[in-house]
Amino acid sequence: MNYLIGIDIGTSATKTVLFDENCQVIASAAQEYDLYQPQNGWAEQNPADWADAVESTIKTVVEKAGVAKEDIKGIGLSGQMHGLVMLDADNSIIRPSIIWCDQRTAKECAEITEKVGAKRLIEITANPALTGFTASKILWVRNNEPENYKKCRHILLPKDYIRFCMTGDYATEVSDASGMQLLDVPKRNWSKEVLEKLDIDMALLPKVYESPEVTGTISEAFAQKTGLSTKTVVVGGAGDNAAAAVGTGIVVEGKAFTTIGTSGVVFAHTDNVKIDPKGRVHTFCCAVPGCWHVMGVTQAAGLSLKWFRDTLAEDYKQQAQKDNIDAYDLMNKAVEKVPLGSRKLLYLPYLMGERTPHLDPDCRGVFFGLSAIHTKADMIRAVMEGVSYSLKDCNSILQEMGVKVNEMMACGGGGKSPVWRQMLADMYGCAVKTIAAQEGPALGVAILAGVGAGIFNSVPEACERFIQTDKICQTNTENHAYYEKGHKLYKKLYIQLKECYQDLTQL
Ligand SMILES: Nc1ncnc2c1ncn2[C@@H]1O[C@H](COP(=O)(O)OP(=O)(O)O)[C@@H](O)[C@H]1O
Ligand SMILES: O=C(CO)[C@@H](O)[C@H](O)COP(=O)(O)O
Repeated sequence: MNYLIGIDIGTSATKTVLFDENCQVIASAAQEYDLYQPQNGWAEQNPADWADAVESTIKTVVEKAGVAKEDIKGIGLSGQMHGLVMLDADNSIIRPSIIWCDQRTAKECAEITEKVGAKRLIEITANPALTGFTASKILWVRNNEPENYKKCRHILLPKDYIRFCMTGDYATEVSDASGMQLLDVPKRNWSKEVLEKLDIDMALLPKVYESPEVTGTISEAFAQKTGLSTKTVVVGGAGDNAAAAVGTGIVVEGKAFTTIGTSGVVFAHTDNVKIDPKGRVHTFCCAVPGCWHVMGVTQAAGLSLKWFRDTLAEDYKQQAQKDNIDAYDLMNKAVEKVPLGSRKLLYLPYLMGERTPHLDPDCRGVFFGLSAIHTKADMIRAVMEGVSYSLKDCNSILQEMGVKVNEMMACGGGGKSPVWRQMLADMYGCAVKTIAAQEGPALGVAILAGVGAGIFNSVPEACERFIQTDKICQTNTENHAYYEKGHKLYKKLYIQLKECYQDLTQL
């Protein structure tokens, strides 16, 4: 039997899964790490924490599975997108990674737009300049930490730094590279024009592959540390959303998914490059060679619930520990008892600014309508509803762009919650399904590894064979009508507060 490993370097944790050649889970392991917020709106992680988590979870799955290392034919890497990892001439990490949800680079976005030109930037990179993307983070380091920029010899994305640790290769692939804002997204290669206009040396960047292509093999040193074989190939892999698309079978037009991870994403596959002229959703290359996708992003989706759990729901955490269950499951149970609309309490999930639809690094979270009758359970439901309204914003833009969505899947940590999935089905006005396999991005990149290792013929063919629909939430029409009204008020709140957010930044 052949085996494959999928690794997902998420924002909350690294999840490593060993599959057999029928995509059945043989062993899995996860390791969490911290997110640092040195200032309001900043977000950083330590690449050494990712490397440590990857090393120890690989060791665990290889030991647990007890399979011969030579039978592990391929490894796929998936990870949080956009994070900036800078290495010096000795391949040492220069500074902590500035990650996807960091909002410090508004000035650098203006600089990019001015230097490349707004129209040209969208023509080449398929997106307007955004604080989340890597290019503005590179410029921020150059503008604010010139001594660090001077030392930099290699620029890598989070999962590609891990690839370097595993194989010694400097490589990336088209789906993740799309989120750097340095790639010619229609042509699927680095843009000489953008790099020259921004004065970034192309030699700093890794080689670009398609997602299922082999980029290298496991190094002797990494094999020694983990119990892997030096014959095991590592494929390009994908950014976490493109990887989740493969893992949920979203590899043909008409299919879409909503993921509730730390961020929230509504993602639809497209056979051609489709761009929102207002730049509210991202257009990136996808993991299927020759195809693209569009996706709207809610910055603080699962992050909102995690923030609430860690900051305001210590009692839930303690009770869960006592009952030996997950605190999120306890929160889900409490939410099921709260009526629709959280007893007239609304939550705006802008804890880390917002991308879709506002593209606003200054906005922040709000509870609106708070009254003395409200309980903690009401607030938790409001958080889930607020995140879902934001995902509805993302979905509405895809509809507005004429992107076909005949089937909607749910995945990510929040996708495990039946009450949250029902909320999405009620808000979207369409059925929301889950996939029998829960491994999302890890399964997606294991499939890519299977294609690279020659075990599967193509990504769509493997998805057709292995991805099966599981549970379905149908829309409740009464609930849909209520949420349509709620969504109008939700949207109005941002418009009313827009100026106040700027005042808050200035304060
Ligand atoms: N059982 C659950 N019910 C609701 N939400 C959950 C549950 N489990 C996890 N979550 C949410 O999912 C988030 C983590 O999702 P995950 O996909 O693992 O994130 P990431 O890939 O960003 O590390 C948590 O922050 C939490 O908000
Ligand atoms: O910035 C984006 C997509 O553009 C995020 O989706 C990151 O890729 C982080 O993902 P999670 O940790 O939430 O999975």
